[in-house]
Amino acid sequence: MELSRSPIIDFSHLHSPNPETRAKAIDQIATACRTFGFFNVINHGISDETIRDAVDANRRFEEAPPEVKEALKSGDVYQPVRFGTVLDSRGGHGSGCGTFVRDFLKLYSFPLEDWIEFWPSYPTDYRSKMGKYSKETRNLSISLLKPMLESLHITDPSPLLHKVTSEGMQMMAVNHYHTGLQQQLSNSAAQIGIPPHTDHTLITVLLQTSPGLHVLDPTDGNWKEAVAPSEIIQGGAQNTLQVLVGDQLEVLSNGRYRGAVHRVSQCSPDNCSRISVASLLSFGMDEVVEPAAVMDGDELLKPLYKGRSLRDLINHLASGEKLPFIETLRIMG
Ligand SMILES: O=C(O)CCC(=O)C(=O)O
Ligand SMILES: [Fe+2]
Repeated sequence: MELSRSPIIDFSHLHSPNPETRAKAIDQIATACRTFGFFNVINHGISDETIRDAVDANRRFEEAPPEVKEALKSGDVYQPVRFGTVLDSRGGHGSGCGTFVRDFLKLYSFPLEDWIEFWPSYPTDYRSKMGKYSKETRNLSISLLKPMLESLHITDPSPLLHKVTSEGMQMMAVNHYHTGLQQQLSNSAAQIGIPPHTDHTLITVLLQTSPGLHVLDPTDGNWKEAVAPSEIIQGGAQNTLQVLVGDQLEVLSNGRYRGAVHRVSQCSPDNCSRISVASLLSFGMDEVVEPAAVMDGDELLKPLYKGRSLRDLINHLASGEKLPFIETLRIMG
């Protein structure tokens, strides 16, 4: 089943000289973020070639000699660059939980020059191809964040944006779902995929080599295919990217935008092997993220979330705690 009214945002409208076109695009973004925490983006300015190169670099990395992958292997969540086959059983987001397996490559990517030397050196053009994609998706994320903050009527968004652009974290997370994983599994109950979760980001820009991303539709509580192929063809897009609201934006918006609960639970013969590249934009590691000041008439809206940093989240994950991090932040009543 496809997401009802799967939202498609034409990024070029945000730069339209016509203020009405721009205002309408911002309104569409705000509606999508409030309703699903998710939208597709077309005409985003990232060329087909850059996208093809990013996919190609990761496809070839899959075929890297075992020692290349071995050198990057780590189960330590604090490592800035690591590769591994992950058994993931995060729970707490309603139906569809269980144990899921995937190959995973995490790359810290901002400032790029600080991290790129730790990235895979196989294939030889991995760093240049993924470096380009990483920079362009970071710019896209920031360009999307601006109208998002604008539509939230945050009292003073400039310092927030400055913090993100100067000190914000960016990570690339490459996921590879393939049938080879099934053979490695001693846990036969595990499925290929990623369990229901929200991202811990401000926003995530996602590239998929084939459909597979499911989003929980809050309007009826059912899982839906995030990308409605029929609508994307109508949009005339070549390389549609997906944008997900993460926990930090949910907190910053005091719950007016919702973090998208999403999963990948299929690896059918025709979509295996599937690769996704998530470009994850967050505040800096030690920045305490809390609801931004918003006036309701003369009064400040009451904060509904506790302030926490990305480091707090990583400590939460490392502790083995199964409760989703966002649920530890919500202030009840
Ligand atoms: O593979 C996908 O489409 C989703 C990946 C994802 O949710 C993530 O990396 O956080
Ligand atoms: Fe995700």
